[in-house]
Amino acid sequence: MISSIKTDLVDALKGKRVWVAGHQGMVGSALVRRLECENCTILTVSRSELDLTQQADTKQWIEDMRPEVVFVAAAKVGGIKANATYPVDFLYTNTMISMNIMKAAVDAGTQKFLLLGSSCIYPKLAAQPIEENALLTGPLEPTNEAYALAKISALKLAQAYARQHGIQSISVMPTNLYGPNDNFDPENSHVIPAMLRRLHEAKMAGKEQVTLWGSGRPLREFLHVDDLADACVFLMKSHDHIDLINIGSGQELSIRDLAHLISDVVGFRGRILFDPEKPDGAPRKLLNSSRLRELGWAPTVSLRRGLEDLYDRWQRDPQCAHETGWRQLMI
Ligand SMILES: NC(=O)C1=CN([C@@H]2O[C@H](COP(=O)(O)OP(=O)(O)OC[C@H]3O[C@@H](n4cnc5c(N)ncnc54)[C@H](OP(=O)(O)O)[C@@H]3O)[C@@H](O)[C@H]2O)C=CC1
Ligand SMILES: C[C@H]1O[C@H](OP(=O)(O)OP(=O)(O)OC[C@H]2O[C@@H](n3cnc4c(=O)[nH]c(N)nc43)[C@H](O)[C@@H]2O)[C@@H](O)[C@@H](O)C1=O
Repeated sequence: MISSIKTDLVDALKGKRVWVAGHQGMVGSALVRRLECENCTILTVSRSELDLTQQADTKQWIEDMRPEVVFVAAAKVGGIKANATYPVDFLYTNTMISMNIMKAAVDAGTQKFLLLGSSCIYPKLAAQPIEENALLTGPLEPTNEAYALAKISALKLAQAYARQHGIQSISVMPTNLYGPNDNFDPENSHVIPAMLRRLHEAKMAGKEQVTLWGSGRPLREFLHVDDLADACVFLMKSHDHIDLINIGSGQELSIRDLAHLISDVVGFRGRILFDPEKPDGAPRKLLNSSRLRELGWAPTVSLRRGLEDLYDRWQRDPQCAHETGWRQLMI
């Protein structure tokens, strides 16, 4: 069931203590940048200070800080290979983080949540473009089943809290994201930072060809993380509760076409080959974002401009990639 309640609040964030969990990540840092334009107090804590898989520590920190609004952007995240290689981490860590945060925050009096889901919660062969009501209508994509199950559990817990205790939450399902603070690890990242890195390194080394993963045929939709953050704040300010809502750009292209676009942005002039032994993942993941459009929000960053900006930032400041965990600097 999909339900939403439009709020008559003038500004759901105004004057509030707002915690962005995962503020050093790509999405969390974009949320902080966007929330700095709002009249609210932003609370943050890094993973080195608080491991959110630890229930007692999480409960204590939340009791001390008393956030009124929580954006849950902390998670174990990675691309197709990381998801397939570390299913325990993706299922266990992500389940613990979202369960610990929601339970402790509700107990401490938090009034409202925004949960970050993902388009991978939908069935592998969902009808395209994927509507919100495709949830749990078919088998998941095997490479990210563990991650998807953790995300589905979190959004179901949010729905349960709404039903049983009247707690407000908004569960957003973004399409594939990219932007500042992305993960540029060559093996564990998503396709955009991985390709930017591979094609840049090939250009610098004067290589004549580069081999990328899979068949090149899968179709993907991409959204800049600043657009995502803006959509999250828009929804938070305009609605009390939304069970599930897609956030996409409508900008879809094949992985092969993405490779050529990134090649052009980077200035790599050699040949692009694909290795079909590597997994393709879902054949197509285009979200139907008409609910969000009807509410009055639309993205502003074109894929080409977003890629040029990311490549430019990365060359000027390699710190725009995380240094922690499995992230590594490119240069
Ligand atoms: N990236 C994408 O394409 C998409 C992302 N999403 C969702 O958006 C959310 C954020 O993703 P994204 O910003 O890309 O991911 P990142 O990996 O960039 O950020 C995740 C953040 O969570 C923190 N974190 C991880 N584990 C813990 C822990 N045990 N305790 C405390 N903090 C922890 C990380 O800390 P540290 O900085 O120390 O590593 C990091 O700051 C996720 O829920 C993801 O599923 C949804 C769709 C697409
Ligand atoms: C956001 C989303 O992200 C993941 O799903 P995915 O969309 O399959 O993500 P991906 O970005 O890793 O790959 C997209 C496509 O690109 C191809 N590809 C080519 N060359 C490289 C390459 O060098 N690296 C990567 N990672 N992919 C490559 C790759 O073979 C695939 O066909 C899930 O983790 C899921 O959990 C999730 O939430």
